[in-house]
Amino acid sequence: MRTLTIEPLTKEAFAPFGDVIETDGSDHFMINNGSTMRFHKLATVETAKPEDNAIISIFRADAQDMPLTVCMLERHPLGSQAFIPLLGNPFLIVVAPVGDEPVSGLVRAFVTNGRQGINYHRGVWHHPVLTIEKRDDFLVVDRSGTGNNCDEHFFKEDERLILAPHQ
Ligand SMILES: NC(=O)N[C@@H](O)C(=O)O
Ligand code: NI
Repeated sequence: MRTLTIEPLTKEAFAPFGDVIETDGSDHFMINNGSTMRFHKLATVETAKPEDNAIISIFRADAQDMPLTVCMLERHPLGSQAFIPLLGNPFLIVVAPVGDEPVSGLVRAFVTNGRQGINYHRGVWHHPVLTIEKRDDFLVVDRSGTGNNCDEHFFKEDERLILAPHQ
């Protein structure tokens, strides 16, 4: 099984999978009479159907045992999904490009710097949220509506991957 190289998250590296929501390196303009910097439209919320809603939730996630064997990835075919850390902790991301199924050889892993959120574009394969802290809180912005919006793909045994952040 391939051990994933964990890359530092950057806008450029993550571009095939979605957006990085951060102030570092992002443009802004002044609002509120010059008292506030607006880092405008860092990402957009994708929803597939006119009657869909973009919703805001909080995920309180517990850490997975590490090293983790990555057995599956999921995707949301009807909308995007954003995770913004509420406590300023780094977290892990495992993704694969859009396609009928995730390709094991194209799976990539990233680690955030604690000041970054991400927005998975519609259909991007990803692992369910992966904390580094024992427990962590995320603001999540994603799509609510009718129809199935979560496909899961389970890798064959020889396609599984290892995520080992503490080694
Ligand atoms: N299922 C759910 O709402 N969470 C996942 O989509 C995830 O990416 O964590
Ligand atoms: Ni998801």
